[in-house]
Amino acid sequence: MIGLLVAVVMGSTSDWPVMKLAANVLTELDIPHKNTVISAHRMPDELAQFGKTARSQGYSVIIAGAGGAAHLPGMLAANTTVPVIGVPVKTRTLSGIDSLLSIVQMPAGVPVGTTAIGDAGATNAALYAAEMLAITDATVAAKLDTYRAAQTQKARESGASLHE
Ligand SMILES: Nc1c(C(=O)O)ncn1[C@@H]1O[C@H](COP(=O)(O)O)[C@@H](O)[C@H]1O
Repeated sequence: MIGLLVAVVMGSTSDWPVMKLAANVLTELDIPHKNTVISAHRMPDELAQFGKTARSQGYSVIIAGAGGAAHLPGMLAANTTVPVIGVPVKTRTLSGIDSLLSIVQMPAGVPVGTTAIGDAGATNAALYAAEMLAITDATVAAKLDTYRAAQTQKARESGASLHE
């Protein structure tokens, strides 16, 4: 699986409780990934450098999570054509609506695929990244099938427990 690397980027370590859910799914699927803090606002030079070198560093997909004025995913996308999946992190003040609106409404020409707010978004970002990789990697496709089957089994069992 050489060359299939996912970047999990976040604006702050305070996003880690959410973004680690993405990292955990990637680990479960055996997908190599690297977790990094880069802030468009606080580290603009590093952000541009990361974006511009993302493809040559071997990244196939970037998952970028941020909260509030969440410009990180969009600014990464501005600096690379590696696909960027944006995760709106939930905020205390505006419940993540601020993050969502900051990420979702990109101008035509610079795409960011935006997930739901928070935990489900981070989980789905990793699964969506895996689905992209699975287009050309049968091993990842098989792992996704196993993941889905386990999820279905768990849902069936939880439903059955109501009848006990
Ligand atoms: N939205 C951004 C960006 C950015 O978009 O560049 N950099 C940090 N942040 C966000 O600020 C929030 C508070 O960060 P701190 O907890 O470090 O103060 C985090 O959710 C982070 O993603």
